[in-house]
Amino acid sequence: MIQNMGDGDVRRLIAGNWKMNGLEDDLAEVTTLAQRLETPRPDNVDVVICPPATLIAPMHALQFDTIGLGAQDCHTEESGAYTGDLSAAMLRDAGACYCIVGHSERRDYHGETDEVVKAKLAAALKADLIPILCVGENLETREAGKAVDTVVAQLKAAFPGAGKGVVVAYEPIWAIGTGKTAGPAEIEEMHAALRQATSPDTRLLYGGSVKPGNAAEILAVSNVNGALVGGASLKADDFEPIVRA
Ligand SMILES: O=C(CO)COP(=O)(O)O
Repeated sequence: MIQNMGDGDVRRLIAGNWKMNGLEDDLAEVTTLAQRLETPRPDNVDVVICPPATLIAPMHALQFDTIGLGAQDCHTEESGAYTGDLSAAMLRDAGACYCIVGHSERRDYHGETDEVVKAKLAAALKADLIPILCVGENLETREAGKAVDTVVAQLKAAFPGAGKGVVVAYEPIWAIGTGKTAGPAEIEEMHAALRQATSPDTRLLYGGSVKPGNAAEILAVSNVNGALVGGASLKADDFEPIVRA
């Protein structure tokens, strides 16, 4: 086993990324989750839901004690002529405390470069949002044996330095929504490299097909301080056991 560097000191975080899923009816799902997390209340883990932006304010209005809110993206600028976009300050205003930046779906479908991701991360910090910086390699890069170098380079291109409260999520692109996960040894190797490139108190999450059945094994890997969960965060029946794992 690679030496565990500081896992014990880092508060865990389980974040759900709803992506483009969720209508007002789905507030019932998150209410069920909040109620279930009340008893017994997991006190060593932060639970965050990142719903579509339209649901941040309605969820905030429900005033859950057990669930924090995050946005899935923000603009680099504070305001201006950017039709359809939302600034970090607006998301904060709506009730978000966290903001995902650099998700591979944004990098792929919206052409976000490392530079854009870096600017979004800075915008999130400026608005007092905790950024969740996503990094991850595609299958070709993994098969070429370049996963660690590629992901660490991605991280370094956007990470503003230790002590800024940034969360980092390692999400291998080939594991997202595919039912495949990286194996414990692959996750351990990557997270050891990310730990080296960040700091002992940076929260390092794993994401990519995390489910109730594999969460405990993944969360037991050295330097894994939590998970970023897509599909399995949409239902309280799936998300609750992941939080409790
Ligand atoms: O992209 C993800 C979370 O941001 C992972 O999604 P899945 O858990 O659906 O694979």
